Amino acid sequence: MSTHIGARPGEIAETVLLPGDPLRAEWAARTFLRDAVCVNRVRGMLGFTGTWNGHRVTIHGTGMGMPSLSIYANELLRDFGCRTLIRVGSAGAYQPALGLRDVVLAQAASWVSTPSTPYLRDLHLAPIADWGLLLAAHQAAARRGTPVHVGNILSSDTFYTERDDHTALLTRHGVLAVEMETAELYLLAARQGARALAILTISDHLVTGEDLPADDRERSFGEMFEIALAAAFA
Ligand SMILES: O=P(O)(O)O[C@H]1O[C@H](CO)[C@@H](O)[C@H]1O
Ligand SMILES: O=c1cc[nH]c(=O)[nH]1
Repeated sequence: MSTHIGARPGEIAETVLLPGDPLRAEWAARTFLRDAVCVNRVRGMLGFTGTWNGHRVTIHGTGMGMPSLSIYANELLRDFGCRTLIRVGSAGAYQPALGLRDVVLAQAASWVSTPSTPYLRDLHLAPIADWGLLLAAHQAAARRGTPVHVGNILSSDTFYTERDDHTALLTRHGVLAVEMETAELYLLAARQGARALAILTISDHLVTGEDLPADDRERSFGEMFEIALAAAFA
């Protein structure tokens, strides 16, 4: 057990898929894993361990935002020895070429601040995906015939921004989408010598204003889980 994860030693797999939403973790575990067992309920942050094609895998919620993700990723890396962390999340699109339900592989994650900022002081490290996972995810998507967008995203501390000028700036710099966890996940994985990748599904569009209802955000994102599982065990 760790401070925020009630699993016993050995109950968490080395490979963990990390949706922000704990109910998405439950849905994905029931949909994609065999013999899934709930291994964490502390604070309602559900985690499940089962197998996929014979491989042990855990699907665990992170909550919303980098401080929450940081708690779970730190404990998974330090206390449970996890080596591969793949975020499976929703994101808002900045580019006209992206549509609702499109899949994004986050090659890098820009940030204004992260929980690592105080440690890094004046260093602006580029949080990047593990190359092997990124390549494997791209290949898995190609095999499935799922088109993916690969590139830079923004990990924001805010869902509701007062900086309306940011959207135009980010669109102009080719940033694909915004979400709230990946930059810190990539920095923590780099610090601990682990592999990380974020696979995102577009739930709303910052330029056109389109969006998906909450129920869809919880349940209709199966493709990114299938790509994540295939990439993790490639
Ligand atoms: O769908 P999840 O994985 O929670 O990700 C996105 O959705 C939440 C905001 O609605 C933030 O956590 C953001 O990163
Ligand atoms: O953080 C997020 C996630 C989805 N959509 C957004 O606009 N922001």
